[in-house]
Amino acid sequence: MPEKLHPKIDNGLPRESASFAGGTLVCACTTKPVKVKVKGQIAHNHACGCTKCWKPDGAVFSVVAVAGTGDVTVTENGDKLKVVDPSATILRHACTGCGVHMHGPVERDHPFKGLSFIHPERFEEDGWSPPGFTAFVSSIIESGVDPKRMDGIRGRLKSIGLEPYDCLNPGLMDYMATWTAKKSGALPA
Ligand SMILES: N[C@@H](CCC(=O)N[C@@H](CS)C(=O)NCC(=O)O)C(=O)O
Ligand SMILES: [Zn+2]
Ligand SMILES: [Zn+2]
Repeated sequence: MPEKLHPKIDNGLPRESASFAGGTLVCACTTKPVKVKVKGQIAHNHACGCTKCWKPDGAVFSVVAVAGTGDVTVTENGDKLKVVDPSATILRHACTGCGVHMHGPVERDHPFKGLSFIHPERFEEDGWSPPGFTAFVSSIIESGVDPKRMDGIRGRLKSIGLEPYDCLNPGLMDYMATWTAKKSGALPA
């Protein structure tokens, strides 16, 4: 039995549709669900093993992507949302009814400022860009995963095509370092 990691990656990755132009994220409440509209295709979709990102019941990883904060609008029952940790970089807005994180803008001076983190599995629509790598893999141990399972889990992620990294993937690490170098003056702005 391969390791079960997340319902959207265990049985093959979801398919991207060229016609996907955004959609509506819905929380798990059966009454008065929170709805969030996202305009356009999502970017940098990935699996994340950190303890802070929302995961569905039983999942080892979250699936999380970004959209421009300006393209993310709470349209229904936004009064149910509460920021999980106001001191975090990602201001994760969780539904107080069901716990699902509905959007997470970055507002402070940071390479990801202006982006909002969302969980595409909550889209009512199919066609969003599938996850392309796995971030913060070692962090799953912090949630109680037995370290002895790590070789199996990394192997399974590779076989699915979601290369495992213990921080972010090289593209995003370089992007953040470039931002920092331009800010310090080490590189021309
Ligand atoms: N080992 C830590 C890593 C947490 C972490 O750094 N998460 C990343 C990936 S989502 C991050 O960018 N966090 C920013 C934040 O939580 O605001 C944990 O699992 O809690
Ligand atoms: Zn809810
Ligand atoms: Zn995370």
